[in-house]
Amino acid sequence: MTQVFTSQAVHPPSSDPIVAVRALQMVFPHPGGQTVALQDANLTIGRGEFISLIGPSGCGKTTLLRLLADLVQPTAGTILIGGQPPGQARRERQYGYVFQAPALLEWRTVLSNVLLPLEVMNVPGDRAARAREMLKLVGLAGSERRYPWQLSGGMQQRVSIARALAFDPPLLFMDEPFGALDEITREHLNLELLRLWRETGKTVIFVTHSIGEAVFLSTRVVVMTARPGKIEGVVDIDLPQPRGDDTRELPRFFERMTQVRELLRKGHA
Ligand SMILES: Nc1ncnc2c1ncn2[C@@H]1O[C@H](COP(=O)(O)OP(=O)(O)OP(=O)(O)O)[C@@H](O)[C@H]1O
Repeated sequence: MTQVFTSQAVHPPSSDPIVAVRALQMVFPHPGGQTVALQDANLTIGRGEFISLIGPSGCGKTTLLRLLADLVQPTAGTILIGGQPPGQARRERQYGYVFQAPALLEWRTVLSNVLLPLEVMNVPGDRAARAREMLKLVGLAGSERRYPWQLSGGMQQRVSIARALAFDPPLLFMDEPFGALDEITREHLNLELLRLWRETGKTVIFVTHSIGEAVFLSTRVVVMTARPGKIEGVVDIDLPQPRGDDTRELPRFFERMTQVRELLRKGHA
């Protein structure tokens, strides 16, 4: 049996959490045994937070997001999203999900990719206006009639963010959305994401392998480790808002990076 993720309590940041995870466990059976991908996970996230999950490959970051999003069912424990079970939250479109790869439909224009979830759910009202608004929010006004193959990787990921925001959900799950991009594009999109977060007041749960990205973006960084897996610790990122290019020059930025790095190393020891 492989034990991949075990977590300890993450202290509640507010009395009105948007995400509450209690004693969560996820066991995947496989021929000849089972993988405990998540064990006794406890996590409370307040409205408007920006939380990064960071940790080595296989420590259960994606599994945790997928559980929150009702894409898989836990073997034990409870999850509440805005006080409701994940299935109900999904039906009420309480969250959007941005995957590692943009997964856009090549034969549909940018606008009609963003429109797709609204069409599928037969959302009433001016769907095209809504989709255009989301494209504007991600800085893609003017690209509505282009096709995904005409866009850079960063632009494609912006489209998938606009698509995830189509229902205007209060919560956004992002699984390493900028992992495949070059450093400069990633830094630019980090700034854009922070602007979007400030303007919309959404709660973001963001998976990354980059310590710098996690510290730059987050209000708190949850450090996860494997073998045996657990939440090694949570680092409060008390850097001033709004953050910008200057943030990366602050001594406190390096201090928080060191804290996260030390927790990651501790988990590897
Ligand atoms: N559907 C599944 N069936 C069986 N095992 C799974 C399944 N999904 C995940 N696992 C296992 O659970 C563990 C955690 O996987 P997960 O993808 O959540 O890790 P991760 O931290 O997101 O990794 P990475 O950083 O590489 O994306 C791994 O050992 C993986 O093999």
